[in-house]
Amino acid sequence: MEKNKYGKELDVAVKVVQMACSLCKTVQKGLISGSFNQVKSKNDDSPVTVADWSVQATVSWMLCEYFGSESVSIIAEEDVQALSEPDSEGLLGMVVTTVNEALAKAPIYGLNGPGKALMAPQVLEAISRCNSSGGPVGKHWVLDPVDGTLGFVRGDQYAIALALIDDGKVVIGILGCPNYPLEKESLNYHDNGLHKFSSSSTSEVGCVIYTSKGSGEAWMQPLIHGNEGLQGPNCAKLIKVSAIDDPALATFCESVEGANTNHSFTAGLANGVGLRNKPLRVHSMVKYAAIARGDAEIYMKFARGGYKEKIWDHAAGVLIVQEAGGVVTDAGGRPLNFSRGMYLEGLDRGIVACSGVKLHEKIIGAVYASWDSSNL
Ligand SMILES: Nc1ncnc2c1ncn2[C@@H]1O[C@H](COP(=O)(O)OS(=O)(=O)O)[C@@H](OP(=O)(O)O)[C@H]1O
Ligand SMILES: [Mg+2]
Repeated sequence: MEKNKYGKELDVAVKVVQMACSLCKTVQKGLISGSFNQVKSKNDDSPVTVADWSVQATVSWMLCEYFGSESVSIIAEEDVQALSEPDSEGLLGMVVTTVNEALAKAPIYGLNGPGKALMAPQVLEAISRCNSSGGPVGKHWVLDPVDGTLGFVRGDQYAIALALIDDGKVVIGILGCPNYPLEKESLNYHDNGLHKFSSSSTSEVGCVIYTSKGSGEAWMQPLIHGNEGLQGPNCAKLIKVSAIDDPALATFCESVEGANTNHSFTAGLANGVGLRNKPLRVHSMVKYAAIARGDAEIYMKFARGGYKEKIWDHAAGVLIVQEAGGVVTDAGGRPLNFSRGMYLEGLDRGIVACSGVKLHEKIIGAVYASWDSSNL
């Protein structure tokens, strides 16, 4: 693939995700201190916050600005339903303020913001235009404005995930991980016995990880603070998957919540292939980032009964792991299909991402050996 085919898209998208990370850090701080206390529940009872809508509006506005509102197609997680309810005026006001504060900082990131502040109808329009249904033809942006919202409201790990699909293939992937420590040493064991990222770490936190298809490279950029731009310590570093291929030395990651993946099934698989380390339970697509960066070797997700995985929960992370040298398939060993709309249609049982072929083959083999007795 031509190396710079998506160069402009990648350049703009990385900067937009940097902006979104800064926005989320501000909102998360406010949530924890109590000044941003509005968390809503969606129909499926999952939480949604000022940050989810604000990131979606900001990214949507920027992509339209740079790639033309007529032609940009965006598939994203949030809609404006809860935000448009009669008792949501205060919430909408917070979203409008948050979006305008973020857009006003665009020049820090080398981007052009709007000439004047957006009004509520423009913000609602920016959010609701992300309702593309995607598909096998043309370019579609895929956005999860705050992936791992539960982690976000807990002051823990979350991610901003943006990908570009072109004719059904993911061609660029960006993961903003505002709370992910830059140094691996910041991984440690918490009191509950699970292998988890330390939130009390003194190491610098926050990065944006990105790649483009066929480059064979994935990059990690620290978050941009203030006016320092991307000079000096903010230069991006190449990242690579772990070289460990011995299951006895490998670590696997999975969802924190047992409602999102079957912990007892993955524990059985882990035992079956000879994994000895405790699982690294982390909210959000930071799990893909952990594999791409070599902090863990295996990520497994086996959703319960009939749940259909959404493309925005995987697109960016899958490409980043692949370009960093890893392997990602469904549990039948087949590639994930991002060309069939908002769902990963045809997904066989679950998702398995590994740092290398050897571990991947072992996990897929273990799935075949134990599936029939799993009740999944
Ligand atoms: N029932 C069910 N089964 C499987 N997956 C589900 C389910 N419900 C939700 N989701 C999706 O899972 C996303 C969160 O996954 P995580 O791995 O981050 O979960 S966890 O917070 O660590 O438990 C989460 O993403 P966000 O909504 O962006 O947080 C959902 O898209
Ligand atoms: Mg998500």
